[in-house]
Amino acid sequence: MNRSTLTVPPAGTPQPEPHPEASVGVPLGPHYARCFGCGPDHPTGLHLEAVSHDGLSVHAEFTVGDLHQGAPGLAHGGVLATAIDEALGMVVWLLRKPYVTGRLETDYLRPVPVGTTLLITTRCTGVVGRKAYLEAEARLDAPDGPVAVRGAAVFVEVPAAHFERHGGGAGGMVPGREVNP
Ligand SMILES: CCCCCCCC/C=C\CCCCCCCC(=O)SCCNC(=O)CCNC(=O)[C@H](O)C(C)(C)COP(=O)(O)OP(=O)(O)OC[C@H]1O[C@@H](n2cnc3c(N)ncnc32)[C@H](O)[C@@H]1OP(=O)(O)O
Repeated sequence: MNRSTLTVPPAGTPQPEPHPEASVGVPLGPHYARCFGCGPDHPTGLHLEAVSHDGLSVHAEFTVGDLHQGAPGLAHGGVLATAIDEALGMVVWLLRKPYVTGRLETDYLRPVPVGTTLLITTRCTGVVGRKAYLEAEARLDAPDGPVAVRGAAVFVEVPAAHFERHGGGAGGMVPGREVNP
C-alpha cells in the first residue's frame, strides 16, 4: 500500500491495549440504527455486521448489492471507502471513546463485482494523545481471498458534545437519533 506518514504511528509508539470492557466474541451491533454504514434501519445503507476477537481489531462483512454500483456490475469506490471507514469506526468504538475520522487513505487493488461479500479486517496500530492509528484490508468472498482494498486512517478523539454541537443531538435527545439505544 502507498502509505503516507500521517497514518503510521510515530516510532516508539507502544502497542495499544484493549479496553477492559471492549465487546469481544459477540456481534458488535450498530452504534446508531440509522447509520449509513451499520444501521439496520437504514433503507439503502451497507448494513455492516462485525465481531472483534481481541478488542483491538474487527472482522466485518459487507455484501455488495445493486445499489452500490459505480460502473455497471462493479462496486463504487466511494462505497468501498465508506465500508472501510465504518469498519475502522467499529475499532475505535471498542476503545469506548468518541472518535471521528480525521484522515482516510484507500488503495484499490481489484475490482469488486456486485454480489461479492467483502471480508473487512480493521485494527488499531497505536494511540497517541487524541489520535488513533488504524489499518484495514478487504478481501473478496473469503478470509483468505484476494485483497481488493487496503485502507489506513487517523481517527481523532472528540468530546461527546461534538455530536450534539454539530449534529443537533445524540443519545436520544433528538427523536430518531438514538445512539446505542
Ligand atoms: C451523549 C453521547 C454522545 C455519544 C456520541 C457517540 C456517537 C457516535 C459514535 C460513534 C461515531 C462513529 C461513527 C462511525 C462512522 C465512521 C466514522 C466517520 O465517518 S466520522 C465522520 C467524518 N469525520 C468528521 O466529520 C470529522 C470532521 N473533522 C473534525 O471534526 C475536526 O477536524 C477533528 C475533530 C478531526 C480535529 O479537529 P480538532 O480541532 O478537534 O483537533 P486538531 O487540533 O485539529 O487535531 C487533533 C490532532 O489530530 C490531528 N489531525 C487532525 N486532523 C488530521 C488529519 N486529517 N490527518 C492527520 N492528523 C490529523 C492533528 O494534527 C492533531 O494532532 P496533535 O495532537 O497536534 O499531534
